[in-house]
Amino acid sequence: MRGSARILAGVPVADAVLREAAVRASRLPAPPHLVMVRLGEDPASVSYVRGKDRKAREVGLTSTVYALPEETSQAELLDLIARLNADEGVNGILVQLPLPPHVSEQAVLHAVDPHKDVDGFHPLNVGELWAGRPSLRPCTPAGILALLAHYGLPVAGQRAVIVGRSHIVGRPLAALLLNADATVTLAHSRTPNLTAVTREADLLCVAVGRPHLVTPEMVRSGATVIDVGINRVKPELSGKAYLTGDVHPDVQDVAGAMTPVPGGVGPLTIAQLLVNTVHAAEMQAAGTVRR
Ligand SMILES: NC(=O)C1=CN([C@@H]2O[C@H](COP(=O)(O)OP(=O)(O)OC[C@H]3O[C@@H](n4cnc5c(N)ncnc54)[C@H](OP(=O)(O)O)[C@@H]3O)[C@@H](O)[C@H]2O)C=CC1
Ligand SMILES: Nc1nc(=O)c2c([nH]1)NC[C@@H]1CN(c3ccc(C(=O)N[C@@H](CCC(=O)O)C(=O)O)cc3)C=[N+]21
Repeated sequence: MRGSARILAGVPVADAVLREAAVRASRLPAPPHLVMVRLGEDPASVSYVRGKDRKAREVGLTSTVYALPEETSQAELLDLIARLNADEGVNGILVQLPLPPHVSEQAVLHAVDPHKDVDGFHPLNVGELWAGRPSLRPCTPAGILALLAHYGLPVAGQRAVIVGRSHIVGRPLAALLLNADATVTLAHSRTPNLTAVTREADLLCVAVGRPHLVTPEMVRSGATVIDVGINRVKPELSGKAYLTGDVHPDVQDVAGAMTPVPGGVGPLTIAQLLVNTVHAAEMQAAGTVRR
């Protein structure tokens, strides 16, 4: 039998988070409305947006997907966002990343009304997050905190190491863990002697996008390991493509607790997106948002 690590399954936690979101949604005058926009037909983006759309409906939200052609111009996209911003029937807006190269990610993330920014990617929300008073928290990092809380794993006082410094995972996760009183290190591709750094971690979070980058000797015995990576791997000889994380399965032999892939952080990302949509709708209904 492999490993002694406790497996931190995401699906039951996501279900609990979603039940609460459904109750809150039902108390609002109208179902919260999430609008998702994607450009092109990248299979991963198509599948993620479909998953979010399906969950949103399950929970009793209204969900609209704009599947626009890859060649949609930046001006056309910004025009759509402006209309969604102005539409009082829209509570949350998500533009699926990555965007095609002819569209500036920064321009798009800037354009979304910060009060409808359910990804938490607008610079105003990023600033509030780093100032320690987040409102709409980025979904994957917030999902990771929900997972840790659900399993009773401590954050305050822990030495947390995050591998990966992206704007959608690593950086906002660092901010949330810091806000929760962890001592945080952010490692990346230019970090020398990564193993020495990761071995320091009580809480090791990996968001790189390289299958099995983290091996057992990089992990302190008993550490909690959060595997954010989602890699689609095609076996060389034969067989079907499958999903695997950034953490080698043998890490289960040394870690105290570890998230699976799939079925770990991913479902929580979706759940938190819907929580954010409900939260945005609540703020808009309460008139705490003046536009
Ligand atoms: N489960 C979920 O809900 C989600 C999963 N993901 C998955 O998480 C993974 C990461 O995504 P994302 O954050 O967008 O990734 P990005 O590609 O934007 O960033 C990757 C980061 O990893 C760093 N890196 C790359 N190679 C190494 C290395 N050898 N050693 C140390 N650091 C390295 C890069 O460093 P540098 O900055 O120096 O280039 C960069 O900071 C992907 O597999 C993605 O699919 C993403 C979002 C949500
Ligand atoms: N504006 C924007 N917001 C995002 O939040 C965003 C984005 N763009 N671009 C891409 C990344 C990636 N991401 C995931 C969401 C769900 C799963 C998920 O549900 N994963 C399942 C498996 C899914 C499968 O089978 O493919 C699991 O881990 O169990 C994964 C990854 C959100 N992202």
